Amino acid sequence: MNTLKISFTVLKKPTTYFFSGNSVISLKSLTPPSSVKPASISGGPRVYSTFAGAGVRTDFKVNSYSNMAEPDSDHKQGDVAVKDDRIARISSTIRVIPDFPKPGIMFQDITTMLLDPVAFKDSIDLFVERYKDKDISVVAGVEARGFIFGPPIALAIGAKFVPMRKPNKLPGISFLPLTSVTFFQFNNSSHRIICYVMSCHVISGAVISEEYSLEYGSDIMEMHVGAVEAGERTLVIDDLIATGGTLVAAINLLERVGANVVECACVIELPDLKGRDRLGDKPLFVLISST
Ligand SMILES: O=P(O)(O)OC[C@H]1O[C@H](OP(=O)(O)OP(=O)(O)O)[C@H](O)[C@@H]1O
Ligand SMILES: Nc1ncnc2[nH]cnc12
Repeated sequence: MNTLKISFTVLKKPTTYFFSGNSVISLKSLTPPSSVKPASISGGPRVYSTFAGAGVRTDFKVNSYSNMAEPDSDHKQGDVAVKDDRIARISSTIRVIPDFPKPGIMFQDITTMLLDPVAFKDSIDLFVERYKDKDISVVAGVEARGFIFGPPIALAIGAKFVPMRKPNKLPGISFLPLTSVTFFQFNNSSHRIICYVMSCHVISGAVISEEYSLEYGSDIMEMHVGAVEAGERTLVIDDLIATGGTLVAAINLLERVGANVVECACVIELPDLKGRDRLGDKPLFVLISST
């Protein structure tokens, strides 16, 4: 039996919340099922956890899903994977933490899904099944949780993985003086600037940036120039779409270097925040829609 040690202190009373899948249920009205063991916190409250191999729970609300993604329907809007037994298990392993990281935010925590190898593998398989024959050469994953789902998908479909990172994380040592001298000596003035910029990108690992807003703040995303070539068919992957600001920033970065963003894919969509609308006509595929 797997249990969870909870290391945060938001639960002030031992009987406040029971976390399970996408539901938060008051323990006052709930008797823990026999498969659930209390996780003890020394000197603190006792809370109960399921998931991580405890099996698919049926005693809580499972998200509702809309139309099934057609296997051959490239670029179909509004796609949510349904009619698949794997979705229920994936959904049941996602934990919701109220008021994290700010009051009022219901944080969808996929780390509990990672504790269940079956659910984690199922989520990867669902994406791979959708993208394996789509001629995708780039999987771009958004830091941090897009780094969890992106690489196994990229490996399975034979694509390269490109990290879309938080600011000042991508190495980008500048060789500007060297390249400057080289091209000033060997190029006439009309070509000088173009060659100069191109050489800096390749040699120094130059990055381009986009600022964006989130459900709970703002951030900057960066990408290495040269990681993606113009025209490459690209999939953008992240764990979750809320307001859509993150995916829009990723799309903008990729399109600035000429990539063809074929689709965005997430495990979870929060449809109330209407992030899908901000993507315009860019297709979005999700496994779970959480209202
Ligand atoms: O649709 P949006 O409103 O843009 O929000 C979605 C983004 O928010 C979360 O990441 P977060 O920025 O919290 O970063 P983290 O993964 O590094 O914690 C999530 O993993 C998405 O990347
Ligand atoms: N409610 C939420 N849960 C997890 N990640 C998020 N990113 C933005 N909103 C989020």
